[in-house]
Amino acid sequence: MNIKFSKYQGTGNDFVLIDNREQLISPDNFLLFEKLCDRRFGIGADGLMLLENADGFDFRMRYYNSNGKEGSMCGNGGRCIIAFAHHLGVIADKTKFIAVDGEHEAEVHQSNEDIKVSLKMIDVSTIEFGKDFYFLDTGSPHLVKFIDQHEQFDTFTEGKNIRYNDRFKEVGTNVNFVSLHQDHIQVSTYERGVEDETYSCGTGVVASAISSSFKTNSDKFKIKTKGGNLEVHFDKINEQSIENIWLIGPATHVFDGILKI
Ligand SMILES: N[C@H](CCC[C@H](N)C(=O)O)C(=O)O
Repeated sequence: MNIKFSKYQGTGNDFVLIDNREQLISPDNFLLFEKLCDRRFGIGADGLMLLENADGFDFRMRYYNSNGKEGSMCGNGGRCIIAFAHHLGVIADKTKFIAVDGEHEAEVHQSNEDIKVSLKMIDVSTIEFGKDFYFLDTGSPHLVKFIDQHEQFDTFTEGKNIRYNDRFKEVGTNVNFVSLHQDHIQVSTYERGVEDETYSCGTGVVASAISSSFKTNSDKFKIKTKGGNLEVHFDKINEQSIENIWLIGPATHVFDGILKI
């Protein structure tokens, strides 16, 4: 069977996208997803998404980490699947879709070939204020730690130590390191399911912006990641309740190909 796929990236977080509206691929084909994400034996990606039909919504987003297993919400992936749905003609400039963490709305802003997507994330209702970290769920679980500067900071080793500590080793967590700067914050992320540092993580950047708001009192952030720039804004209702959270940034089509399976 020949199946078309597309490769997208959002600030360097890269994904394989497959239009599965005709259900040609089983959503449980985890071995195939792992193989396709492999950077030596497959296409190579941090994750894979299936775009499927869903009653009452424009589409369903199914997200898998590069280990082939279904992951929790992916913010950069969310922006990429919206650009993909836009290219396929499944959506126009505004959309409502369903993902593993619930309903999302989004808007596509297109100028020439560049696509920028504003994606509304789920509300955040529980934030753990640890001794030297924050822990919150922005669709995916994220631990956030502040560091003085990123230069020579080893995100992979430090992130992996936390992800595999006694508390997290079983279910895992994503781990973000944030440094505060005059007009932006810088974020680096170790991602569970990829088990590596990625160039950017959308839900991680949202968790980092919310955590930074407890230090700076702002509700609007410019964020630098290894793979590019993002913006986040939200309404802080109180210390445990953040609503109207938007993640804004590019979603770029890289290439198309044919899978022979
Ligand atoms: N890269 C994603 C996060 C994927 C979450 C995944 N690593 C998990 O914990 O299942 C993002 O842009 O938000």
